[in-house]
Amino acid sequence: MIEVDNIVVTFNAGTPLERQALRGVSLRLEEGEFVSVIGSNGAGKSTLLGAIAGDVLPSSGRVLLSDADVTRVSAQKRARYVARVFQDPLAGSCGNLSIAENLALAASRGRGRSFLPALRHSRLSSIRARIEELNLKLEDRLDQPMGSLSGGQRQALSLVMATLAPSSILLLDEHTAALDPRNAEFVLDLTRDLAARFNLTVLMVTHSMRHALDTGSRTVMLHEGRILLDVTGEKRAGLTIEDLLDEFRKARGEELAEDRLLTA
Ligand SMILES: Nc1ncnc2c1ncn2[C@@H]1O[C@H](COP(=O)(O)OP(=O)(O)OP(=O)(O)O)[C@@H](O)[C@H]1O
Repeated sequence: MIEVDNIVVTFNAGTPLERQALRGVSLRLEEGEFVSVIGSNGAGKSTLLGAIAGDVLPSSGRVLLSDADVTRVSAQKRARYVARVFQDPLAGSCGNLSIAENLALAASRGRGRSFLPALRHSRLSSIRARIEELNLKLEDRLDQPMGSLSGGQRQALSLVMATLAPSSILLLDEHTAALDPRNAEFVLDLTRDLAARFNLTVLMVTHSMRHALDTGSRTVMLHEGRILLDVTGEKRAGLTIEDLLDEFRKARGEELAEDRLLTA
């Protein structure tokens, strides 16, 4: 479960560069809920994920994970409960280490242990089994360097790595945006599969309006640090990409031709 309660995030407070990235955002995700977040450039999407992960400290408001107030808990401590995957396929893993070493490190995330014990045979077998089960076709390449994989394979493994530790919260920051359409669909299918298998609570930021409407069970739209739209159920099922664009046009009072949001 994730709850952000009226959080305000201000960068460079008190300077000419002051910027209020979140202006009182409240959002609650129940355990196992999968929510897609869409919003124009600079809307505050990454800041919201950062506030949940503990990278960004809100100037007011609270962040709760599994009903515990973690507002002042460090990102390192929250890593036990929160996994993240970023846009850059290179961001979540180490190219010089083998695939197995990366996976073992991920499995011990948030426990503050050395990865060497994590490479025990039993742990490796369970990791291999997970890779096989997900049909990633990488189980015979576990000794190869992570850097030898394609961007799509590496992002698929980043996602698997995010689900190896016993965390139940997954934060996805445009994790398919840097992939070609075929790999993006593959990674998105894997995301749905892993979320369902492990009953993960997922907050997925995307610039694709289609993904925002057809992934997960709820769509939240952020605009200039505020939630503009929060839809689920029949209301969401009836929404089209054009409806989403209309909402943005109403909010911005202009066309969105130049915005990356226009990704179909
Ligand atoms: N570390 C920072 N220091 C100063 N300003 C920041 C910082 N991080 C974000 N901002 C500003 O806060 C606002 C929200 O940024 P954020 O990255 O959360 O938006 P976003 O919705 O993720 O945008 P995009 O889709 O372009 O990635 C922007 O105006 C951004 O410039």
